[in-house]
Amino acid sequence: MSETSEFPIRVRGLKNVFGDHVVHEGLDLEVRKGEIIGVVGGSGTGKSVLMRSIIGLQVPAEGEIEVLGSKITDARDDEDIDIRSRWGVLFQGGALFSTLTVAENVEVPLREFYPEIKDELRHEIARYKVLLSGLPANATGKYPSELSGGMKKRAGLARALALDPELLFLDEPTAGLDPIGAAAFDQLILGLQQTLDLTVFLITHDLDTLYEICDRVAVLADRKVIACGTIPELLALDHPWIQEYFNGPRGRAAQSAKHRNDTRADAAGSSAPAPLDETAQEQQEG
Ligand SMILES: Nc1ncnc2c1ncn2[C@@H]1O[C@H](COP(=O)(O)OP(=O)(O)OP(=O)(O)O)[C@@H](O)[C@H]1O
Repeated sequence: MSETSEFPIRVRGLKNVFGDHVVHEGLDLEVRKGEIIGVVGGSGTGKSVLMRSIIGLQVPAEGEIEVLGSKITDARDDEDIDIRSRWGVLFQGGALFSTLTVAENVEVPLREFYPEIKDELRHEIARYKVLLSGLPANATGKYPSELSGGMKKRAGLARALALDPELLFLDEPTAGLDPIGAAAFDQLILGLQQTLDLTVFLITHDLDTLYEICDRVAVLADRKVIACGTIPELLALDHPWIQEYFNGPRGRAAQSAKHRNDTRADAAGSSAPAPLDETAQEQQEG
């Protein structure tokens, strides 16, 4: 199998079926190295099923999926394990283990993939990932029930980053966050993507996220990716769903907000938001 440096994710001719419900048919997608690709589409168009197929949790009826040069669709067990350690996933809602602290949650993949790591080092790595995700140090010992929604997302992100992944999969990361918390989370993802040189596959309904941090957007409709490009490229297309999505009232508001932010950032000489202290973070991410 070829090591695909330019396209770490390649999907060709994907078909997914549940009973007589065909979710995907003839779906193709190529994700470029180092990009943040937003994946959008109406509810039930199969965004999560696509993500699950790419990470090997959903066996497709037809098609070929290549991730980091390995065919997920026929990976051997040993190869599968190697590949799984090269990506991190933030599922909808964070999917944290409720009986484990934040640090223990982050340690789960470390224990699974690197059982030989000594306890002290594992604790240190977990602590570093928690801080990297913008949580205060004292969050390490907290249980998920003690965290706000935004903090849970950050804890889930810390776990997704535990193994220093090359690919990061995010399923609706800003869903349920207030606009300020969502904007802070967008900037966190953008900062991490740039610092850690990540390729990010990001499912979202959040138009602000698309405008603020996505390099390209893939649109799912009619069981496949009907278009993939920058937002200006998509806006030039005549498809009714794309036009309504990006040119509807919410799409126009997000476009104006992006324009305002860019203008402000130009004036201030930087687009980086000020770091939040813990109290502000809890208040903002409620
Ligand atoms: N395990 C499953 N068994 C049966 N049907 C499923 C299963 N998983 C997903 N589906 C169906 O596949 C379709 C696509 O689901 P998916 O969750 O990928 O949609 P989505 O685009 O992510 O939606 P949303 O934006 O609402 O999260 C839906 O009709 C869903 O009911």
